[in-house]
Amino acid sequence: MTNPLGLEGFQHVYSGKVRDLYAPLGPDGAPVPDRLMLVASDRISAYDWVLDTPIPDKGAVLTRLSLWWFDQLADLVPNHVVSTDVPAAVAGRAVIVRRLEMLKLEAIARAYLTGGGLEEYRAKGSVCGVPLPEGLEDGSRLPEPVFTPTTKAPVGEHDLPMSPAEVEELVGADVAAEVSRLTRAILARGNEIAAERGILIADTKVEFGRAADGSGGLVLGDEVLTPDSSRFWPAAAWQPGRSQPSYDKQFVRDWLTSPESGWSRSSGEAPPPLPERVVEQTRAKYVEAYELLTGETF
Ligand SMILES: Nc1ncnc(-c2cnn(Cc3cccc(F)c3)c2)c1Cl
Repeated sequence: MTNPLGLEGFQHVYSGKVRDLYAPLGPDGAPVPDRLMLVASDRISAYDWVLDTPIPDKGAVLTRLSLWWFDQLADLVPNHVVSTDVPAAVAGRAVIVRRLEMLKLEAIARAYLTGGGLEEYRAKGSVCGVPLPEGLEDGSRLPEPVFTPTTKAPVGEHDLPMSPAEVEELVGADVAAEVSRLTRAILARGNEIAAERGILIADTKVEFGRAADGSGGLVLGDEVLTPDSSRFWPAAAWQPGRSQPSYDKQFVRDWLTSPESGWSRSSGEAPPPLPERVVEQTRAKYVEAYELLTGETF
């Protein structure tokens, strides 16, 4: 794939649904060994589709939010952030990071039960081998965050739940315990801060790596506590026993499932472009979440 953004001095490494990864090139034209650039696009995904219509400033808002969280969490865990000195084409929505050897697992913690975790609970009364109290419903708050890791499935396949034993087999008992402790602590800290500001973070996915030279401990990579890596719910609308509205994606979901869109999920067809008002409403929710959480003006 050629360099989609035409970023001089960077080699395109990988494109996710809504983010892209680049390797900075050194003066000799070879990739700088221990650096990467993470670029957040304005793309939005819904119902497992990447929509045609971008949400202006989404990439910039989520990048600034993630950087703010890394700072809030710096006493808990070191992170991979190096600088925001990036090319003009991606200014404000890209970060230069230390290249890590990423653990091959999605470190997920849940403070509220929903989605895949709820399905597993309904089937087994537990999630990822952790027994939970009886009588929990969709959206129930858990007594404390639960670590529910999954595999990092290849593109197009589904991530699979991992038992504690499988995590230990993959990374060893000590690292497994540390990943669990840190992931739960990150979500707990996130909810301490967010709940005061009207946002519930139901669950979150973080990624850890180790420095390439093997020195030091775990480093928090990727993005942290954004509405793309986590479920954000408006606290005022929280009502266990039903599906909770999404803080940021509800306008998109409601329009796509309304008769006005002319689309149906079961059709297997790509969703139609979003109307301007839905784009604007969604942009406003990202800006609102950022400003509520950080106290800063976007
Ligand atoms: N510091 C790091 N060192 C090595 N690898 C990574 C890494 C690889 N993949 N991802 C997920 C991802 C982040 C952004 C854009 C994408 F397309 C994919 C993160 C990181 Cl963050």
